Amino acid sequence: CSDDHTHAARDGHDHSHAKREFPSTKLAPPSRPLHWASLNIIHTTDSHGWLLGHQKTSFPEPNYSGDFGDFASFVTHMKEIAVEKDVDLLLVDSGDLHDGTGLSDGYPAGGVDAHASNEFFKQLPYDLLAIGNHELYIYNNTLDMHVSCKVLKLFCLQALVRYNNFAPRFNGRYLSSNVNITIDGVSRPVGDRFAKFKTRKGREVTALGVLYDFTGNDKNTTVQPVADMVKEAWFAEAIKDEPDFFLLAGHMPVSKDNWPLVFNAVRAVHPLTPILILGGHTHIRDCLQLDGRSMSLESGRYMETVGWMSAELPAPKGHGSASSSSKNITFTRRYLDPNRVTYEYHTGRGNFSFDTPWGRSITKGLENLAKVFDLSFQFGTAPHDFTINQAPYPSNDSVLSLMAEAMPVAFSLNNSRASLPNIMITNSGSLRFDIYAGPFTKNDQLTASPFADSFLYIPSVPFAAANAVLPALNGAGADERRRDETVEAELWARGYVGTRYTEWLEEMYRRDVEQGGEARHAAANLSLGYVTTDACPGVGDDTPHAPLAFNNIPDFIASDAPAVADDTPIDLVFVDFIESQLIGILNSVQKDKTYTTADILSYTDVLATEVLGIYAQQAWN
Ligand SMILES: Nc1ccn([C@@H]2O[C@H](COP(=O)(O)O)[C@@H](O)[C@H]2O)c(=O)n1
Repeated sequence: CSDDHTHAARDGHDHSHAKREFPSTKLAPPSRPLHWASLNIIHTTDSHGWLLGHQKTSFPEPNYSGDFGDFASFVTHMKEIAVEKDVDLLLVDSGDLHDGTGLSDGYPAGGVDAHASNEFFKQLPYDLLAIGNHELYIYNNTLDMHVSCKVLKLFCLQALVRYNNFAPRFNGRYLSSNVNITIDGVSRPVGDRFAKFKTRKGREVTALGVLYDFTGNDKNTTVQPVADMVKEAWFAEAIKDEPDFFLLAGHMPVSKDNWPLVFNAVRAVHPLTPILILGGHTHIRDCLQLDGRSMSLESGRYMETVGWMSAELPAPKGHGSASSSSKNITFTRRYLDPNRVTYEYHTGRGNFSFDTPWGRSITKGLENLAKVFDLSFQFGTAPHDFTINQAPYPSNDSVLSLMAEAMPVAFSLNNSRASLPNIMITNSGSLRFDIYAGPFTKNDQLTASPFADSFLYIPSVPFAAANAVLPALNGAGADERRRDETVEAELWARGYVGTRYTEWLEEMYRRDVEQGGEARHAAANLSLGYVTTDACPGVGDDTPHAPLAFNNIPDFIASDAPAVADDTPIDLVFVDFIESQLIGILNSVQKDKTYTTADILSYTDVLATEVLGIYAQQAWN
């Protein structure tokens, strides 16, 4: 029933779901069926707590409206199809489960970030998972992901009750090849370093879970540089025997990063063994092939993409295969929009036959969690959409401008310093999602600004110096040059990854404009969404779209500067996440004083997560 495939509403059997039966918006179905091969992979990455799907009705949001219950039903049906076709199907995740929505970050005081939302992740039959940098910003979050009783022994009982929850569920398949946690003075992998297992069809797999060279991790966690990891004895031992294929999952972008180090280390020992790489971190859809017997796939962010990879691998060793073949392997990849229309199309199901009891129970559980966390609490009504990249900055429609306006309002509450002149600076990367017109809820607040960062200040900074900090941070000095490469590399290592994502958005928009976009979209009836060009052959995006408008944004933003003389002492207020860069920059824009951390004080108890809500209560009611 074709109509059954073009609406994302549910069948309505369970009326308690009615509120969530969004969107009534019509969604275009995928352009063509997936290509199945002897080995197939469903890939998620950078989900950041987006397990209830995207709930707004303006495009592109409906494209991503499937929730994790829908995804669970999809996985169940796809596993059944794999059995019918008698092929392998693996489910892989590349990390960053924390920081992003009310489900992950809206927990009550005393809780652990993403602990509750990860309970749902644990219900999915993942074959392999890798740790992300967002699992490492806060020690307790890392601990919450930690390793099994096999390793912990004495700590185990306490850990089982309090923390020991994530890695053990996946029984050796939650990998942190180069990431350790220190407990009671002992440093040990957060998950496991590597895994060896057999697929349903008997293929032998050697798997790794690698994190890029991240340096913003909390104390008592360590990230070993990838270049050092590949020199480790355990690494050599792990890759020594030839499997049917290597499965390299990791929170590391497939382009312009260190996958070649891992790939080359494996290739040095196994010149022909298939290598399948599932990356993440830059939030983009991307694919490349490091050689003809390998493919690397990255599957976006925020459950806006479910990745698909297929590889026509020979039969498992010992089944008469020619595993030493040097011919290129036939690979395909596809970027799926996670919604019920997509899921039903690829599983051959309709609204009446798609939901599994298990999928429904996950949806119900997520909705209950949203209630427990009071995520629909309304701070006010957003008068119009505020976007990160669709609107210019500064402008009335920019989330960044909104934050710059909201900080002074939110921080003036019960603050004796509020009457003194100030400049307030934050990183634009802390703003993670657009705000849509209509009710502005606790969930919307946390999707827009999910990091519980605090605000600090340095008192009595001469205005001229304080006012020079923002342009210097943004690298737009007198000569208009970008920041030098050292600063850029440091920012990248600390997790400033926004540039790659915005470059990707910019490129798809620019390409489209060059091709005379608008008329084409109208003729093809395209809705807004991602338009991917990558380095792999064949069709990438599962559903064709027209790209969103794009505007460049700075890496750092600030409240309006006060109208005071250059030598007026003012408060230089800034988010704690940028403390080290800010001090460095402040010392570079003036030489009268060398500022140190001793000059820094706490400015307010209001956290970055709370700013927009406080503002909305005052300005949008
Ligand atoms: N406490 C924090 C932690 C991170 N950020 C921002 O997140 C960005 C990294 O996130 P990815 O999902 O891309 O790994 C980083 O650019 C920071 O801007 C933050 O603001 N506060």
